[in-house]
Amino acid sequence: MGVSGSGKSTVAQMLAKSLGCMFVEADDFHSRKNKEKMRNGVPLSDTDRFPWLEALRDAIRKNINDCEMVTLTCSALQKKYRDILRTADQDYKPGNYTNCRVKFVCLEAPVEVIADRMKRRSEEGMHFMPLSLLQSQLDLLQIDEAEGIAKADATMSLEAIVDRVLVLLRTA
Ligand SMILES: Nc1ncnc2c1ncn2[C@@H]1O[C@H](COP(=O)(O)OP(=O)(O)O)[C@@H](O)[C@H]1O
Ligand SMILES: O=C(O)[C@H](O)[C@@H](O)[C@H](O)[C@H](O)COP(=O)(O)O
Repeated sequence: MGVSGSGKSTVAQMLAKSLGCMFVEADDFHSRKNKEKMRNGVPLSDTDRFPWLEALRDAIRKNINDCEMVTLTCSALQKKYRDILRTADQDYKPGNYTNCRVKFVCLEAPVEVIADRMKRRSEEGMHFMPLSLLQSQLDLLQIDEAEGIAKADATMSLEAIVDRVLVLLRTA
């Protein structure tokens, strides 16, 4: 999890390779309408987000039910969004974060680093998310202490981040 440009897709793909598991890219689950909205610089509303998050939850659940690991990218900026993803684990009891099989790692970097990455990515025509939406992402990002979400320094090399996430997941 983390704001756009923090490195979720790149890290989660490498992590999946390292764990030998499937990788699910949340951007692939957006409707055309959602992507068009973001491309036009309009942040999604919760009405836009909920069906997307439910589809992601179902994708995670399918893997959990098959006893498979999966890495998934999702900004998951607010607790209410993460709570939807947590229910992929059908044994999850609300608030019992420690036992939930859905684990989050938040990628964190200074705003200038993220802005630079987003700018480069959209200039290369690689992504629908414009730099103008970064502030709305930062405004939404909120983590409750009680969730115990692990955080990783996203300014490190990609290899160092993946190693760090593997350690964090072992103790999560
Ligand atoms: N640790 C890193 N060091 C250098 N560049 C990175 C790092 N993480 C991501 N990037 C680059 O930043 C851009 C955004 O990364 P991406 O994985 O698409 O982020 P997100 O999925 O969070 O939006 C990409 O061009 C990616 O190559
Ligand atoms: O990787 C990214 O750049 C972001 O994750 C982005 O693609 C994501 O789909 C949006 O952030 C929409 O979701 P929110 O508005 O809920 O962050």
